[in-house]
Amino acid sequence: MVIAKALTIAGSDSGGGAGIQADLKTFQELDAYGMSIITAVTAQNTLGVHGVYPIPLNGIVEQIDAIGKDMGTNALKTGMLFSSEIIEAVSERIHHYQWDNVVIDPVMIAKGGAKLLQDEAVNALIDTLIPLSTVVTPNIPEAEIITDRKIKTMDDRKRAAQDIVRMGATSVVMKGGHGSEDDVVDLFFDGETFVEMTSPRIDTRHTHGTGCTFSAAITAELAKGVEIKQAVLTAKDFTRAAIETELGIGEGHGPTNHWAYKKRGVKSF
Ligand SMILES: Nc1ncnc2c1ncn2[C@@H]1O[C@H](COP(=O)(O)OP(=O)(O)O)[C@@H](O)[C@H]1O
Ligand SMILES: Cc1ncc(COP(=O)(O)OP(=O)(O)O)c(N)n1
Repeated sequence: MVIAKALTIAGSDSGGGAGIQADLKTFQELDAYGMSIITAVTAQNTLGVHGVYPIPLNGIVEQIDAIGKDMGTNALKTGMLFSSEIIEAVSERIHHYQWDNVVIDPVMIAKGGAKLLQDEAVNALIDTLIPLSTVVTPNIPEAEIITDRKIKTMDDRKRAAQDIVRMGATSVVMKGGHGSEDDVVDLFFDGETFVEMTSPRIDTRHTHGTGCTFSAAITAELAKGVEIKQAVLTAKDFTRAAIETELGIGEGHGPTNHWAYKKRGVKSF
């Protein structure tokens, strides 16, 4: 049996809806072998982020080397990286091990408003990590910060996606969850062609961790050898299934249902 190995380099969410926990659940459901490098621990639940505790840099590098020197990976994603020091060390190690299939989820602010990336770290993200990426998966507010553009229209989204490819990304998916239109449009751009991936907006407050789940699903598919556009379509389908089915956990923005995609049977998007 060929094992598809998938690695997440991200923060821990004690509530299990986002971060490392969402990533590993997604890898498992999509039949990839999950491995994790923890960059920070958050005290978090459905009501918000109550504390952020970055892991010392040498502890992060040791975790990466533990994987790099022995197990390797077929694909990886980054999530919460918190500081420019962490971004620079992670970028250097990805380069050192010549890992490809690199999914960069430029996590900046949790839905409740807590900062998961320091302001001064955006330049390090642009200079060191984006050039290593197979795909970058910003939501609209993150794309605005990365490109220093206001994004209102679909044309604005397209211009911002082009900017991110010019920064060195191979491709971009700009997620459309942050909006109020009847449909959610995730815009994929591979440097040549734009694809608008459209689905009905689900009316729910339980969308905690959707971005992490989406980027983890892309990573699992890339690890299995699926090409990038199909990996993104499957990730959208996986995330939509997870949002559609209420788990009813917690008093605030609850986690999505990572079991849903397999339970309902795989349906092509
Ligand atoms: N209410 C919703 N209905 C349907 N799909 C959604 C909804 N909210 C988010 N999504 C999907 O979840 C994925 C993650 O998007 P988004 O929530 O924008 O990311 P983030 O969590 O990084 O802000 C995308 O595929 C997006 O289309
Ligand atoms: C530890 C950790 N990492 C990332 C996030 C952000 O996750 P995201 O998928 O963008 O979902 P929301 O938090 O915005 O609902 C997080 N919260 N915690």
